[in-house]
Amino acid sequence: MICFPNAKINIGLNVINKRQDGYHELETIFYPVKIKDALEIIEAPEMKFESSGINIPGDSNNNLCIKAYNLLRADFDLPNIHIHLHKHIPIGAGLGGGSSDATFFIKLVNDKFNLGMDKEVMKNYCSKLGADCAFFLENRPVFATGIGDVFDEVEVDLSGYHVVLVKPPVHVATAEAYKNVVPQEPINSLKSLVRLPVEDWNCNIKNDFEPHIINSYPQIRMVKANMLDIGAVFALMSGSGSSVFGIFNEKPDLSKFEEDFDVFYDI
Ligand SMILES: C[C@](O)(CO)[C@H](O)COP(=O)(O)OP(=O)(O)OC[C@H]1O[C@@H](n2ccc(N)nc2=O)[C@H](O)[C@@H]1O
Ligand SMILES: Nc1ncnc2c1ncn2[C@@H]1O[C@H](COP(=O)(O)OP(=O)(O)OP(=O)(O)O)[C@@H](O)[C@H]1O
Repeated sequence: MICFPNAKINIGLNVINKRQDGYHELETIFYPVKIKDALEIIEAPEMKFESSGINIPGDSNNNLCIKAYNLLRADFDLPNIHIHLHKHIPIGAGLGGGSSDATFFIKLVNDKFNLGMDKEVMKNYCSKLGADCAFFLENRPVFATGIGDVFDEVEVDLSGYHVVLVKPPVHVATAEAYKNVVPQEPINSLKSLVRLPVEDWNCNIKNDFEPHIINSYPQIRMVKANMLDIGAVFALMSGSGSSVFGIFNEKPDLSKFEEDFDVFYDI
């Protein structure tokens, strides 16, 4: 059985405060995009995990798919499986790729082995794997609060625009991004700001990680400046970086971006 975990972008991100357990409360709009991995599981005599596509740094035993499998196996009678992950979503990019793989893995195992888990039960497993994971259960635009795991309906539709994403060859670790942010209560909630016309977002919608991350990584600053130069009505770093998305009225000329930058049209 196969599935195609997709990425997300964050349309704005306010880091509000730091909890006692070290996690941060935030508000953000999660918006699903079409950049996808491929994830397949097959029943097999022995456990095996393999990946292709983009190299995933670190020990494969720490892959979120394996972690999800181990969590489920503690509670359900699961057979051995072969897991194949074809990685296409850039890593260390603020696109939630690993979180999406984990959540899609849980949904896939639930379907393949008829585990009968409902969304609430799956959400409980998601919360053990990463703050971003629960979003991918419903996978539709939401206003998120808490640590990124409490959701409210929001009306955002970018289907009439060209949305472009560029990732410079820079890997930003999420924990590092949180360590250097100064939490603050926003003057206006993103939930109301996102109702403004997209043309007004540049002056109003921000990402609290962006100032310190673009100071540390000039290539990210350059990507954002180039997006605005070539006509983006709005451009912002996604999540903890390093990718930047731009929203355009017309299909832009992206030849400005260097060859070793990942460029995705109409995400
Ligand atoms: C930056 C975002 O992508 C925005 O959507 C997310 O908040 C990150 O979510 P994630 O990658 O699922 O994060 P996790 O894997 O749970 O946590 C990685 C590390 O980020 C920090 N972290 C994460 C989420 C959060 N709300 N507060 C935090 O402080 C913690 O130091 C944690 O050890
Ligand atoms: N299935 C997976 N896909 C990608 N990375 C994974 C996966 N499983 C575990 N990882 C580990 O997670 C790290 C990347 O996570 P990190 O949080 O830095 O960035 P991200 O995936 O771009 O997401 P985000 O910043 O939006 O949470 C990788 O370096 C890798 O070691």
